[in-house]
Amino acid sequence: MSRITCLETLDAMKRFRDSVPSHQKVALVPTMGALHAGHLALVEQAKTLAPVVIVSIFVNPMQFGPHEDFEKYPRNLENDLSILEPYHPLTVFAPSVMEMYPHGPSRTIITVPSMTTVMCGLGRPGHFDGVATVVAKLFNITRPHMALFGQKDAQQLAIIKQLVEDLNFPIKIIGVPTVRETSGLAMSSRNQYLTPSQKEQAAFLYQGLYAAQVLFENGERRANQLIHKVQQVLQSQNIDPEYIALVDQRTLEPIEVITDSPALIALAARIGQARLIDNVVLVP
Ligand SMILES: Nc1ncnc2c1ncn2[C@@H]1O[C@H](COP(=O)(O)OP(=O)(O)OP(=O)(O)O)[C@@H](O)[C@H]1O
Ligand SMILES: CC(C)(CO)[C@@H](O)C(=O)[O-]
Ligand code: BAL
Repeated sequence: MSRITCLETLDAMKRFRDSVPSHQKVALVPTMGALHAGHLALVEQAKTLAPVVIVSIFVNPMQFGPHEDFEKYPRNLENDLSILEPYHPLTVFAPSVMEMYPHGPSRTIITVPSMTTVMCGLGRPGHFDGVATVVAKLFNITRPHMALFGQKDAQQLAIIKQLVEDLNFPIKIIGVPTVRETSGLAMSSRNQYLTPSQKEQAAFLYQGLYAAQVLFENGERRANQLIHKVQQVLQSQNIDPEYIALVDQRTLEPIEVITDSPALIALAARIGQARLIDNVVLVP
């Protein structure tokens, strides 16, 4: 039996949130569950920043395309609560789809044009509108002072920072570095879809990005050369990426030559049943 409080309704969350004294900071960690060490890094950081930490667990149907893995996405709330047990006191918000979308998919959609239609937005049309919309709902429902997101989902992080700035949410967005397996593979709930040999192959996604990072650290600033380095490593493993992009970390605009602002080299690739993403930040 977990000591973690798990709230499943908007009413229960409202009562909880109203009970938090106004001088206490509240941190939100939005997740889709199937928790792993990457999520726990977010929770750990949240615990150092705020006395009240809310972890939301909600597999959001609005961010899945019609042929994507919404149905088979791993769900195990009991296991997630036991993984969170060492972080007590902590509040989990795990609403049902009916609770979040009682009238069907939200009729109001939040979109961040230009940032939502590039990179992963090309292969997953509508995905980031679903993310932005549910994150805005979660912000209004939980009223946090800060929210933590993983750098692994770099495009999502950039979009949410933009959303918060543009819509004046009084919430500080904190990015947390990517947690990796010893092989370099970024931890991800979808790694559960991989066989052991596919997991070994997937580790080359990071090997490719790392090779580009080394090239960058040795002075290379041209996007085509940096992208080519990643391509070479992926080709050596017969990985055909959906995209490899070099973009400005904040605006996600493509960069030809890195000059003075941080860039992201990011990719997506399908390995077996899993569509995986990864990136590294290149700071000039
Ligand atoms: N390896 C990781 N390191 C740091 N943060 C992570 C990592 N994996 C996920 N996160 C962050 O955890 C939050 C919740 O992500 P989510 O529940 O979708 O997990 P996920 O492992 O990214 O799942 P998926 O396989 O669906 O991509 C997001 O902010 C995400 O960026
Ligand atoms: C931010 C998020 C919880 C919104 O559903 C999801 O996209 C995720 O887990 O990264
Ligand atoms: N972490 C991203 C959530 C998704 O792929 O739907």
